[in-house]
Parts: sequence; C-alpha cells; structure tokens
Amino acid sequence: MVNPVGSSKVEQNNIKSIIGSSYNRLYSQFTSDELTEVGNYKILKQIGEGSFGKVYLALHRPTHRKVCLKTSDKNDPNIVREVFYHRQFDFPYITKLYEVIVTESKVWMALEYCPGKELYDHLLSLHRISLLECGELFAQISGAVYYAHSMHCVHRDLKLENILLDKNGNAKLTDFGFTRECMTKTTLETVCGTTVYMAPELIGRKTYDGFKIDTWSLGVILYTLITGSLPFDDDDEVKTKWKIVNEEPKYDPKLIPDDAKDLISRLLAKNPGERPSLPQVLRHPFLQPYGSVVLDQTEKILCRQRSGGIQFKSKLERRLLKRLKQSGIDTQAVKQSILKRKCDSLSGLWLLLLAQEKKQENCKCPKRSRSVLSVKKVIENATHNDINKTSDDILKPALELSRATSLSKMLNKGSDIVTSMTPISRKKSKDSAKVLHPTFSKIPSQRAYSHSIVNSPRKSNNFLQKVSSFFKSKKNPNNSSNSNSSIYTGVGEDSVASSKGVPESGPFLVKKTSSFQKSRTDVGEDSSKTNSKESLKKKVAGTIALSGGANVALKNSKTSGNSMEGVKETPELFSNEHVRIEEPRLKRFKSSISSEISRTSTGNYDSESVENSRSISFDGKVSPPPIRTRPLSEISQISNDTYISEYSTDGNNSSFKISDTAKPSYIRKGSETTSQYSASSEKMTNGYGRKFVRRDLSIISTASSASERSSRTDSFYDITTATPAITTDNRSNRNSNFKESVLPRFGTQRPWTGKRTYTTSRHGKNARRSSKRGIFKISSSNTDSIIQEVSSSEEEDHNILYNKRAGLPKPVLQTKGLTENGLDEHDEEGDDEAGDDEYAVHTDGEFSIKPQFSDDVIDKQHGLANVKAVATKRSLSEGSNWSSSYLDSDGNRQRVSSMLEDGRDSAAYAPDRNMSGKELKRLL
Ligand SMILES: Nc1ncnc2c1ncn2[C@@H]1O[C@H](COP(=O)(O)OP(=O)(O)OP(=O)(O)O)[C@@H](O)[C@H]1O
Repeated sequence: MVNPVGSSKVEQNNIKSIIGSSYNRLYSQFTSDELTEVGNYKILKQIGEGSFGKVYLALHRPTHRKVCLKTSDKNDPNIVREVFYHRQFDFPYITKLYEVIVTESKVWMALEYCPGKELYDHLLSLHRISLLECGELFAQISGAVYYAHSMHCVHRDLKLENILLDKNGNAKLTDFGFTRECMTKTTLETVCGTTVYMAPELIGRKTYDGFKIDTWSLGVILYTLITGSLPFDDDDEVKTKWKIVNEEPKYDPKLIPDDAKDLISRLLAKNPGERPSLPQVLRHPFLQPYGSVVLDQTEKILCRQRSGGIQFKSKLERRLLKRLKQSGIDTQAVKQSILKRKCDSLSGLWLLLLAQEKKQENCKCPKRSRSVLSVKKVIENATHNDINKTSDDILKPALELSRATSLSKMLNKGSDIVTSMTPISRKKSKDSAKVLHPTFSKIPSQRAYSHSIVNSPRKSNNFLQKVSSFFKSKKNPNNSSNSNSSIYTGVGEDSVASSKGVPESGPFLVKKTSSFQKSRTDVGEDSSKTNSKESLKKKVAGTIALSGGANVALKNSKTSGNSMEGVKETPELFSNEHVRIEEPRLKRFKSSISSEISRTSTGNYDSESVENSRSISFDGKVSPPPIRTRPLSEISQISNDTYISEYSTDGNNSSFKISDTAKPSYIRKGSETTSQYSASSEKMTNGYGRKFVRRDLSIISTASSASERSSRTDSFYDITTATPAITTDNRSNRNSNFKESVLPRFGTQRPWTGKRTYTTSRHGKNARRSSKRGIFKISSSNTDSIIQEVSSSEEEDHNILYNKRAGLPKPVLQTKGLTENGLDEHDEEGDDEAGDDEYAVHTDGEFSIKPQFSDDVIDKQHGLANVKAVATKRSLSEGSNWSSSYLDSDGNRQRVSSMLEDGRDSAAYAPDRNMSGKELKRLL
C-alpha cells in the first residue's frame, strides 16, 4: 500500500501516537473536574476556603502577576454587596479588586494577593505581637476603616480574619460582604458580624450607628493584637454576649501599657456616643508615629479621589497608556473601564500592568533607606569594634537613631500619593526596626511568607538572618551553630516559641497548641534558654521604655486639641518574671447576619433551647449563665458549611429567641426539607451537598430565614441606594408577591440569573414591566432617614422611589472625572448600551459607584424640593441602571445622565417644576 505522505510505517506510528496523546490531553482537559483556568487567570492552587466558595492563588497570564481568585456561589447574597463596595475602594490598606468574572453559577473575584495571610494566623503563630508592630498594623487598619467610613461605608465585620498581610507585612482590609452605605441611613438594624467582635448595641439588638460598631470592633482587634486573647470571650456564647454588654475587659498592666489601655477603653466604650472618631483614634499617642502618617495620607488620598481626575495623570500611567496604544489596544476602552469601575478584563489588565510597572520602577531605582544603612553601620560597628558590649548597649542608641530617622521620614512622607505608601523604603525601615529591636520585630520574613507559595529566599531575609545570627550569638555564644534555625527572637516565651522555626502547614489550632506546649516545656527544662530569655526581657524592657518615651514626646509635639489624653509613663513590659506564655484564646469565628430585631425585647433574650431556656437581662446585673461547653468539633463544621444567624454559632442552644418577633411563617416546609430549614435530622445536606448541623428549634430556622431575607434585603438596598432613595414596595400589599419574598438562600432562585442575556432593549422592557406592575411614587417627609430598610415582611421585588430633595447624589466617578480624563461620557453612553452588556459586571460607573456627598450637598438636600423618580431593577448589573434611570411622570423610563447632559428640563424628574435641568445638574 502506498504511503500517502511517503513516510515509513514507524514514522506513521509515531505521528499517530503524537496525535493520539495530544487528543487525549485535550479530552482529559475538557472532562476534568479540576478547573485550571478562569478568564485570563491560570489557577495555581487553592489557598483558602470561604463560606461560599474556594480561594485560589492564580496567575494573570498576560502580566504573570499573582492574584488571589476568590470564588463564590451566585446564591450568596453577600457577593453582590461585596463586589459593589469593594470595587470602589482604592486604598493601600485595602485589598485591591482587579476583576470580576461572572460565570453561570459562580462569581470570581480577582483580588490583590496577600501572601502574609490573615492577621489572625499571624497573631496565632506569634501568640503576641510586639507593641510597635501592633501600633503600626492598627494604624493601617484604622486608616482603612477611616477611608471606608469617609466613603460612607461601614464594614460591619471587622475582625482579625478579615485583615490580611501583604508581602511587606502591611495590613489589608478585606471581605466586604456585610458592608453597606451609611449615608442615606444613619441608624441600621441588621444584626451582622461576628459575636466576639460585636458591639453591645448589636448584642442588645438596638438600632445602631454603623460607624460606631466598626469602632468597637477596632477596639476588640487592638486588645487582641496586644494581649493575644479576646477581650470578651467564653466557650459559651451566651456568656460572651453577657460579658460584652456588662463587663469591662481585663487590662493586664504587664501586657497593656497605659496609653494602649486608654485607647482600647475608649474604643470599647459601652456607650457608642463615647467612642472616638477615627481621626481621633489615629492621632492617639499609642499609635504614633504611624497613626498621624496614616491619617495624613488617608486624607490626601480621599481629597484626591473626591476631586476626580486622578487617574491616568502620573508619568507612569501615561507611559503605560502610550505603550498600550502602540500595541494596538483601545486605550479609551481601558480608561473607561477603570473610570467606571467595571472590574472587567480590561480593568484587570490595566491594574495588574500598572502594579507590575510600579514594581519594576521601584526595582530600577530603589529608594535607599537611611535608617537601614545606619542600622547596618551600628551593627557592623558593634560587631567589629565592641564585641564585648551587651546587646542592650547596642540596641538603645540604634533605636533612638531609628526612631528619629524613621519618624522624620514618615512625617515628610505625608504628601506622598497612594503608591508611595508601601514603598521599598518603608519596608526597609521596617526591616531596620527588626534589626534594632528584634523583640519588637515586624513580621519575621520567614513567618510572613510561611504561607506563601513562593518560598524563594529574599535578600531581606538574608540580611535578617545575619542580624538574627548576630543577636543569637550575642545572646548565647555557645549556641551559635543553631542560629540560622530561627530568624525571629520574640519577647520572652515568644522567643522560645518562635525559635522552633516557622510553623509547618497543617491544622493550625492543633499545631499552635502543641507548639506552645512544647515551648513551655522548653522553658522549664532548659535553664540556659531561661537565662537568655531573661536577658531578652531586659532588652525589651529597655526598648519599650524608649518606645514609651517616644510616644510621650510625640504626644507633646504632635497631638492637637483633638487628640486624647490619658498617656502615662509606659511600664516596663515583659520584665516581670511571672509573665508566662498562655494558651492562645483565639478561635476562628464565623460572621453572620440577621435582620431579627426586636424593639420590644431589647436586651432580653431567651435562649432557644428548651431544656436550657432562660432569660438574661443584659441591662441589669443578673449573673451570667453557667458556662456551657461549646461543641468545638461542630464549630468548625458549622463555620465552614452553614449559613446561620449569629445566634446559633454553637450549633446548639445558644441561639437567641427574639421574643415573639420571629415569625414561624418563614419556616420552610415541604419541598425545602433538604435545606437548612429542615428540622428532621441531626445533619443534613442542602441541594449543594453541604452538611448542616441541625438547629434545635424552628426559631433558628426562622432566624436563618430572616437572616437570609435580611441579606437579600440588605444587598438590595446597598445597591439601590447608590442613589439615595425611599424604597417602597407597593406589591407588599399583594399576598402572592409577598410569599415570593421569602426565598431560601439555597433555593433555585438567585439574586440574579446567570443565563440572563443582556440586551440593549432589556432596559426598556424592564422599565415597561415596572410601570405595568404599578410602582408608584410616594413622598416622605422624613429627611433624616432618607432610606428605610424595609421590614422583613416587605421587600423583594424592587420598586424604588427616589424621593430626594437634592436629586441624585454625586457619585465618586463624577462627570468631571470622566471628562477630565479625556472621556466623553455622553458619547460613550451608546457604547454602554451596546457593548457593556458583554462584561461580567455591568455597571454604569457614573451613577452606580458609591455616591460621594460633600457636606454642603447633603445640607442642601433639606432645602430642596421633592424629586420623584421611580425605577425598577434587581440584578447586579441592573442595579446601576436602576440608579441611573427613573420613570417620568408619564411612566416612561428616562436616563438621568442623558437628561443631565442635555440640560433638559427636568420637570419629569423633579416635581418642582421650577427647577431647571441646569439647576439640578449644578446641585448634583
Ligand atoms: N487576597 C487574598 N490573598 C491571600 N489569601 C486570601 C485572600 N483573600 C482570601 N484569602 C484566603 O482565603 C480565605 C478565605 O477568604 P475569605 O475569608 O475572604 O472568604 P469568605 O468567603 O469571606 O469567608 P468568611 O465568610 O468565612 O469570612 C482566607 O482565610 C484567606 O486565607
């Protein structure tokens, strides 16, 4: 037979096998359950797991930058809220959201990767963090919260688990699943968060000021950072809540210096009105010098962002734009994508390219940190010239030098822009701090990267290793051969604990416990180590005394009338012989949300347990209930797998029954028996295969149901209230629709439908449909609370009424910003309609982004005539259109932007027919 290609049989066989294997490879790729790529991202490995999905380390293929891919079921009502708020934040201490990809069943968020993992893990591994590091980290966290608050957003779930550490050891606030805007509604009702971090007013189920509950959580965080244990904690959740409401935390003077105590006690004031504002917090002497620097920088960033037009102005950005243009990329589309916060692939590409460029620029011309050089010099001198000197002698002058240099540098850096907030010099000065006072070191490099995929040695590590060896040899000359086994020399027992090296991977709670137990044994057994420990304590005492002195000096020089008082001389911490390592009392806690609130039963709760049912008054002096063992083994299961109200986190009977307000009508019946609402078996799975620990009584199911509704409601509001509005649902009067509103979280109904195809005509259709449904405008005279969170029995279909005297709020991405950046907003309107629907997350930035009211605009609102507009939409993408559109008096749908652009008479929009479109535009 003639060979068609003229090759031998052997060659033919070879070709066949190549084709075969290639085919098989492709086939297995297609049939594999394992996902390897999502959009432009190549999944490298799983690095975590959240309540609603997994978290992966991934590679952005076009730029080769590592990102964190967080996936979530579309059924998670909080995901909409999370994306909606998170994309607005551009702040160095908040994880960046690069891109959002929506697939049929999932939402993928490409986030800034933080190899340092959670602050929770960091604290757990160190047991206690040095005061210096506490101050710095806490200033960063407070700065992030201050930034979010300034954007009129409250986080509502601040906790150590939601603060990540980047590769430089800087704090990054994340997880905005419970965030909501707090501009249109100053008092909130939805109970959410994590019990041990909850403010008393939340526990008491009172209406609350969202900003103040965040401030309380900050107090819990600071206390925990400093002491290594939570201020209010008990195995029994009921008792924990009792403590939160009635008790003051224990302030151990050996661990908490006076200025820290002063700050914590202010943050943890039971009366929300007594809690300090965040600028006051940042100016507090305990946080100096970091607090003032972070405050300055935050205010500058806010100022720049509010003024608009900050994008694409820097040399770096312009250069990058030019290069993209040369490569044939539509830079206008990129600009538009960024300015409108579309979080699409172009945003992802731009932000990651920019990050890469910045990194390269930093590499090209690294800033030299004088403090590092000085420190090096000090150490070298000490090593060569004065080998007999004690470490204390070296530390003190070096510390003074470092303090002075780093302080002046930080203060001078106040004018720097965002990108300069975590520069190399900053990292270096941190390293220098490590060098100067190892007992106060920032995250030891090995520890900081211990969870990182990339374990490549870094230069700074080498330097630190040398320094560590130096101190080790100083501390114990006989033990120098082992000096490389640990970089970190912690305080007292910490030093011993950490000398065991970087914790291995595995279940951390077990790991940590055993590690600490081992440490204790070592302390007892090895007298030479005990001696070295004592010498370290002395060193630390010296450094802390200096640190305290610096704080006092700072207070004198920097604090203004706004700053708080109460700073006394810092005690010599850790110098006490009796300071012993304690078992970490940290546990991982689960966030929860519930709208159950009873105004009639405020402060009085009944445990739902039949056998243990009791009533506890949080107001009075009723003694706390007896301690009940928390079923720890079940906690983790619950934490990972269930979605419950916060009042049932122990999976047992610590859930609170809120009087009679929990309506059994929300209990799922019949076909829902496979959901968490079922009460028929101990453990069960829902439609997604998750296991649940059954709650005892229907009341918990009710709470879950309420929680779920609340979540939906809350998300709904969060999105729709991008523009201030009065929300009403005239359909709530219709019984049939009312039932629809109670949707099971795991049901088939979703906050939005994955398969929905976006078409330009959709808007029109929806508008028509809305009008057919008879959505009416109502007016409200309540100017204080512009938006009212509908009660649990209301809501669901989304009829919104804009009743805002000042009209729509001014969004972050103002027209000014768009035009200043070379985008003709109006021209691109057409693009939006036609093209944006392809994007995973479709939002019209100009009106869907977080509104930014300036104070005067808010004030003006009260004096303005009513503006009535109605719009309906319900999905993530639609929410934006919703906020940017309205129904005119004839029931026709109108776009606000086009009206404003046209300068048309806004009679249809503003019922005050005397107000012209131009006037309205000026007000916006
Ligand atoms: N940007 C990130 N960089 C590195 N790791 C991350 C990042 N985001 C999340 N992770 C890891 O993934 C884990 C789960 O993430 P996260 O807590 O945000 O999920 P979640 O669904 O919000 O969880 P939960 O609701 O239980 O708090 C975290 O513990 C963290 O270790």
